[in-house]
Amino acid sequence: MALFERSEEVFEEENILHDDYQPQSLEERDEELEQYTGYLQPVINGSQPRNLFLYGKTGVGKTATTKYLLQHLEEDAKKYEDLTIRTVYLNCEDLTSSYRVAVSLVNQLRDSENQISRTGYPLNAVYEKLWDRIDELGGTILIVLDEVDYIGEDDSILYQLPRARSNGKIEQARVGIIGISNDFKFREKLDPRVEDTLCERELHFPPYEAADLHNILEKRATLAFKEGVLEGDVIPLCAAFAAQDKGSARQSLDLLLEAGDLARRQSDPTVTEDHVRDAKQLLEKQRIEESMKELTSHGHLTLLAVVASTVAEPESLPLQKQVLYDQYQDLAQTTDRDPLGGRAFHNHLAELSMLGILDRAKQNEGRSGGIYYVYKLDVTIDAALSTLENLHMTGNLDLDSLRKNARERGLMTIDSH
Ligand SMILES: Nc1ncnc2c1ncn2[C@@H]1O[C@H](COP(=O)(O)OP(=O)(O)OP(=O)(O)O)[C@@H](O)[C@H]1O
Repeated sequence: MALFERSEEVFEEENILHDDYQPQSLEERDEELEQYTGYLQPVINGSQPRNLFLYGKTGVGKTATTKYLLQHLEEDAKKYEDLTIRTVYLNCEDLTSSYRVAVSLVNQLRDSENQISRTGYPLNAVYEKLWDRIDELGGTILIVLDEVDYIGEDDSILYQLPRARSNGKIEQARVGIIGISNDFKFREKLDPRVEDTLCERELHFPPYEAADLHNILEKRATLAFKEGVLEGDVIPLCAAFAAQDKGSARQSLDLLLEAGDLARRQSDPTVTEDHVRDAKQLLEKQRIEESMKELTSHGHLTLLAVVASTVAEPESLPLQKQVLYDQYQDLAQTTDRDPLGGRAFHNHLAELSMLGILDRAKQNEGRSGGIYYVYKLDVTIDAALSTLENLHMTGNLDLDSLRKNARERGLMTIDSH
């Protein structure tokens, strides 16, 4: 018997839902497109490009909009004989120093048979090669530095590049930088001189609302799925879930893809609301598993303390630190571990909140004016428990009875908020 057989296909072209697919049109970004186009106008006029800085949370279309506009810019520039425009796109996620960015730029701008090695040169020598190549090419060169915050503190390239022409390093070419980041604090960390030049113009991309995501999904789904396989509530549900969370188009597309994939794996002829709900749980579980791998055993116990307290006292949500700490100390005892002190426990709560596993809110102490934090799960109890089980961190704890209690109280599949 064959190990692989062609499955019942709900997809027409699955790749269209993948993150690297570049859409032909951008929905719900008219204002940003108009402003962005205005900022790029000097390029078509043959003037010095402006340096731009784009910021906004993850999945809100910063990269897609940039690639879309630059493609059009290059295409439209062909009409003008006196213009040569080159665009270079670099994702800095793996380029955590100015040196690495500079080497990558040199190599992207050079022919494939003329590449330089990634190590072995002094930084200034790499900069010299970069200026030489930029001048050799001439014209206008737009350099996109996506996830620019990854460059870190060694960021001399962010100073050197935008000023290369005014500092006399290049004469024949005009260079414009487009920096993209979802780290809101990035700007504050920049040297004021770098901030001045790099962020000459800035553009904020806000999160999408459910109606925006609905449109984005509908356009993609028409191309990605066979006709009539999506039941009516699938797209609204994917849009609503993603809008409630972070307003990310990526998240909504991932959900739709996973729901389609579940339908395919189960050989179902249509994608239903249940597939979306299952897909949401599955993705959530994957996300927690990924972030949980980094935690220590006390981090896992801290999460378990939140789950156990939620099941024990669902009516007192959100929970105060002391309630959670008492629960944590009991759990530490059951698993033969020395409990951490209150301060260290607090740090674990803060870490889980940062990872998006807990939701932390500030509360005022009343007249005394003090501020304290309260916590609740930001993932389903089911997903948290399955993850803890899979990590084999729970030893002799009785997760089954915890699960049973949660189920009896109807808490299993709902977020506790
Ligand atoms: N307005 C839109 N219309 C159509 N598709 C969109 C739109 N906005 C985002 N997308 C799609 O959503 C996904 C994520 O978008 P994109 O990569 O541009 O986000 P981003 O803001 O750059 O996120 P990150 O900061 O994580 O890189 C991509 O598949 C993209 O094609």
